[in-house]
Amino acid sequence: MKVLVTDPIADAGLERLRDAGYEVETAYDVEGDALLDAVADANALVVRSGTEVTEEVFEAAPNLVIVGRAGIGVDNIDIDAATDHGVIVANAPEGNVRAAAEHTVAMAFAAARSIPQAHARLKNGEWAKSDYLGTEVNGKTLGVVGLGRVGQEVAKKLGNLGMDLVAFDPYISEERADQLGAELVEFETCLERADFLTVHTPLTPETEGMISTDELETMGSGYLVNCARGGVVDEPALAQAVDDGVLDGAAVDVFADEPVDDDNPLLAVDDVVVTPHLGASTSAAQENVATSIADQISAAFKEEPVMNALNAPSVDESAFPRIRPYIGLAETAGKVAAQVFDGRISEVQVRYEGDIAAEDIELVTASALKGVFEPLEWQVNSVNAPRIAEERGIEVTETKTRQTDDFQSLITVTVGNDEDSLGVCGTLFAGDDPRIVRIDGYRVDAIPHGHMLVARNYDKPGVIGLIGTVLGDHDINIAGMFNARRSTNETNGEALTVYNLDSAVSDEVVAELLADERIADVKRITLNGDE
Ligand SMILES: NC(=O)c1ccc[n+]([C@@H]2O[C@H](COP(=O)([O-])OP(=O)(O)OC[C@H]3O[C@@H](n4cnc5c(N)ncnc54)[C@H](O)[C@@H]3O)[C@@H](O)[C@H]2O)c1
Ligand SMILES: O=C(O)[C@H](O)COP(=O)(O)O
Repeated sequence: MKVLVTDPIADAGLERLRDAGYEVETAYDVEGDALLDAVADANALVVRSGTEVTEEVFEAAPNLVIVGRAGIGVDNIDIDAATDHGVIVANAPEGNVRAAAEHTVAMAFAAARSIPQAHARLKNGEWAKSDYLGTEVNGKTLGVVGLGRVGQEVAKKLGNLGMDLVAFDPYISEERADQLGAELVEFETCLERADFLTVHTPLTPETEGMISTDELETMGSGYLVNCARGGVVDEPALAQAVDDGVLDGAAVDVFADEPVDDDNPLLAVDDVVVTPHLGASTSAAQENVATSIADQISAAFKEEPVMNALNAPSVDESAFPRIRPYIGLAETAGKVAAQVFDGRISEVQVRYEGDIAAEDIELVTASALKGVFEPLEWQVNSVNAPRIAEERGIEVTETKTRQTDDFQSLITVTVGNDEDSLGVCGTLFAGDDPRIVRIDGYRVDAIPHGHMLVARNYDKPGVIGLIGTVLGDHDINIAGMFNARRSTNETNGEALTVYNLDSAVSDEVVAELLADERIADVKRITLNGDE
């Protein structure tokens, strides 16, 4: 497996990937065609904020399994395109929170005490003591826009330094804000009351430009700190507001276009303190995020849950061992159902009975959908299967019951449309040995593996012999067989026979079987060897 790393990450992360046996290629700062070339044979891509991961990148990388963001912000990654291409996007949302919060506090002080400006002048031989009269944070109000991980950490730190806290975050609970001693307020109130306003939202269509001329005028005075994302604060408007004295100063670590151009208006205003996106740049933070991403890449390669996947069903690590065998079982049941069903599939129902019904089954359902869609030759995996269902108007339902008659756990995948449907039930014997135990209501006991044949035949003497002879004539060995009547007492009715075969069945064999009027239908099923 090859991991391409296009932004610098800590050695600890690179080493962890190499120790896991992966080929690691670093190609820092590649862009355009060079990036498309570099990613062509990559199975994983590791980025920070410096690489734009666009739809084109996914198109150029047919073997890509995961994009790992060694950090928090994923606004540089087209997650929709990733999902369409079945690629997991995962970030490291915790490893640099403290670093980002500390940098925010440092930037607030830098602006309030004009540290960089005074520093530069002193280095230049000027003792400009009387030019600087700073502002204390103690007793002032901090307004936090976006009270998530970093916002909360900043609130704690500056709260401990004597600031009153107000916050605007429509998605956070009053309880959480209370615990931090912060008052949740409306956006406008937050702007009005803040002496220091600090921004900690992601960049989204909703937050882009959320602080511009009007909002800065509502603040009226004080300091604005943006260590979240460029684009949330309108840069020309902020530069103007500080230059005009509407604000006392600002501190900015992140910019709409990075690296910034020389003519960025924020660079021209003396009371705007700037750093080149350094919030996460501590050795501890970099080690944390790089090793977290390395671990998640390993998990993705091993088809284990990816802890911080943003576009794939995730499973609690402790629950995964219980769910793992059902993932393959659901996929198999889905594959069998899709291959035995005649007709267009517009509905998929996944029913969980018994112990499995108590688990978090989001990933299992995604695998069932993968199984249903794969025989239709759609490019599918459990990342994009739910999206494919949605886009194609296929209704997906999940039902659960803890009760089950015969099995400890049973998964039924039913595919159908308005007119017809067909269900396939699977279970695990001895905890991990998969069995198909019902097909379209017939009780069977089939080992789902390799090449299979499902025949519907009239329950008449000689039919099974005939099928055996035709297969034998074509040199197809029968590895196993199970014959079932719809009801045990019914004679001369319809029966269903499942064959495990050592090789594939050709069209010619199917035609030969169907030529006998006692055989109503024959379906070929192909499963992977390991199912
Ligand atoms: N400068 C750096 O180097 C650096 C380092 C780390 C994080 N960051 C950035 O900081 C930001 C916050 O990171 P985080 O880990 O705290 O993220 P988070 O997801 O934990 O928190 C973001 C918060 O913003 C809130 N939010 C979303 N939309 C909002 C809106 N319209 N108005 C108000 N609040 C809104 C969310 O509810 C959430 O509570 C991200 O943009 C991240 O990329 C920058
Ligand atoms: O979102 C983040 O994690 C920070 O902005 C850090 O970005 P970086 O990894 O490019 O420094």
